[in-house]
Amino acid sequence: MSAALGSTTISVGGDYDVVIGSGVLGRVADLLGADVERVLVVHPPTLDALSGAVADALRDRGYAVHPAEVPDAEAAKTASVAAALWAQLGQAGFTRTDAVVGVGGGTVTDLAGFVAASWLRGVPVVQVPTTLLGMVDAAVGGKTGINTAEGKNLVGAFHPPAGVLCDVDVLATLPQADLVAGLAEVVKCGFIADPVILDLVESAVADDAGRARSAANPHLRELIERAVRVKADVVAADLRESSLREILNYGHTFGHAIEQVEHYSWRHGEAVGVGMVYVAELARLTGHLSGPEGDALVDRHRSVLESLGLPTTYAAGRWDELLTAMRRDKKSRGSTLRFVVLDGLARPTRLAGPDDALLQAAYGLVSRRDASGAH
Ligand SMILES: NC(=O)c1ccc[n+]([C@@H]2O[C@H](COP(=O)([O-])OP(=O)(O)OC[C@H]3O[C@@H](n4cnc5c(N)ncnc54)[C@H](O)[C@@H]3O)[C@@H](O)[C@H]2O)c1
Ligand SMILES: O=C(O)C(=O)C[C@@H](O)[C@H](O)[C@H](O)COP(=O)(O)O
Ligand SMILES: [Zn+2]
Repeated sequence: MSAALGSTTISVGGDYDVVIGSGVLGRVADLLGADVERVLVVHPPTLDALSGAVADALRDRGYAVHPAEVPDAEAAKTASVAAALWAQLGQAGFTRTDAVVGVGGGTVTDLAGFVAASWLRGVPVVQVPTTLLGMVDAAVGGKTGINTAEGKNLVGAFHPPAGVLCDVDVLATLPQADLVAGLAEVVKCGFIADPVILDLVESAVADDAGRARSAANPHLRELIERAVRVKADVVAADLRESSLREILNYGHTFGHAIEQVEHYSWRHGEAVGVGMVYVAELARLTGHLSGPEGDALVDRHRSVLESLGLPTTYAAGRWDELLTAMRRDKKSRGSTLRFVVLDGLARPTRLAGPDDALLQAAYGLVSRRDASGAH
């Protein structure tokens, strides 16, 4: 790791850098290779000004910029949107020495990364995440993808970016609910690997809960850097998720199922928050967490997430749909469901093939009786 001029650079296994700083947006061209001529700048309609600034910085350095507006949020992650971008790349004559830049939240960086992974079987992508979730998670690590009618992220590729540029100033305009959803993935890193993250979140909440849930959180920069370090260390060791990388999926088996059942009306981070409480309860039911310490750790899941305003319950009466969605989780092996659970704080392990009765009992412990999916 290195720090210069107010920015921090975290190397991902020596392969590429994640630059985190204030006022760094103009440095985007530094992350592109010298051979690049054309750049596709993928962005949602909500970020015209921001992506325009990125495009200007690229034009100033002599690149031919091709702006590509895509639908907002999860609607961007579809085969038809990817196909429209492939058409644009083909018509503009993009070669293997040209590049894609994703400017937006995790939905945009997942899409842009996937289009870069698949165009000519792989061209460089530079990610410019503009949400907290994008900075700490989606833009880092090379998991790219789109959804299909059958589920979340079912089509994709591992395609590490050439670089990631996180300008924390852009978080000032992010709606609070999206900032808080990003904090769910930060908290995830706290439970699986770096408990100092949990201490920092809890101390920010104790000082001023409203501020803790905003871009003015006094620990935000440190939280971003710590979460990026957790992710960078894991993906540097296991890019293709043969084993260790699965820990980054903590809370996602149940979380992705909620997203799908709710037709993506829930934010990803919100669903993952409930998913983490679900696996914490499942860990207790299966004896991975036990005794007063285990109880305290399960309680800490609820308390830290609720203190940020994140949901920790989900509607009752949806078990069959949730189970069908969970079976499509990428950690499944044949008909065996697999979960990341904790043996203790920052001690992740795997739980394979728990009894259906226990899976359903854990659902009972996170379900709300009013049966509405609203949160
Ligand atoms: N590839 C990975 O490793 C990985 C990791 C985590 C999540 N994800 C994926 O990321 C997606 C969620 O990402 P997200 O939470 O960033 O959601 P998102 O991309 O939908 O962005 C959330 C909202 O914020 C708006 N927005 C973005 N930046 C803004 C800014 N600076 N100011 C104002 N508004 C802004 C967007 O227009 C959007 O409406 C999910 O699809 C999830 O599956 C991928
Ligand atoms: O980087 C990873 O690996 C993760 O699992 C990070 C998750 O936060 C992220 O939501 C990821 O997109 C989930 O991947 P999937 O393989 O379950 O689709
Ligand atoms: Zn996630």
